[in-house]
Amino acid sequence: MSKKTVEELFAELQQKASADPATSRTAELVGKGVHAIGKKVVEEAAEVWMAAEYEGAEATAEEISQLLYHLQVMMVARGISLDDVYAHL
Ligand SMILES: N=c1c2ncn([C@@H]3O[C@H](COP(=O)(O)OP(=O)(O)OP(=O)(O)O)[C@@H](O)[C@H]3O)c2ncn1[C@@H]1O[C@H](COP(=O)(O)O)[C@@H](O)[C@H]1O
Repeated sequence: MSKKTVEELFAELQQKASADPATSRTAELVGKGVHAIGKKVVEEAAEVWMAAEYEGAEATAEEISQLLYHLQVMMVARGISLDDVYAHL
C-alpha cells in the first residue's frame, strides 16, 4: 500500500534539492527559500485541520502527506536531518 516511507522521501528530497527547478517542485521551493516554504507549511497545516474537521479520513491522510512533504522540504532547506528531529521525539 505504502509507496515510500518518510525516510525514503527525505533521501529523495535531499537529492532533488539541487535538481532543475523547472522539473522539480522540491528544487523550486528550496530555491525560493525558507519564507516561501514556511508559507506552504502553514497552508498545508490549515488544510490538515479543515480536512480533519469536515472531510473523511482519506482526504485528511492526503493533506497530512502534503504537510509531511513540506516539512521535509523545510528540513532540507535548513540542513536539518531526520535524526536531528528524532532527537526531540
Ligand atoms: N510528496 C510530494 C508532494 N506532496 C505535495 N507536493 C507539492 O505540493 C503541492 C500541493 O500543494 P497545493 O495543493 O497547495 O498545490 P498548489 O496549489 O499547486 O501549490 P502552489 O504552487 O500554489 O504553492 C503539489 O502540487 C506538489 O507540488 C509534493 N511534491 C513532491 N512530492 C514528492 O517529492 C519527490 C520529489 O518531487 P520533485 O521535487 O517534484 O521531483 C517525489 O517523490 C514526489 O512524489
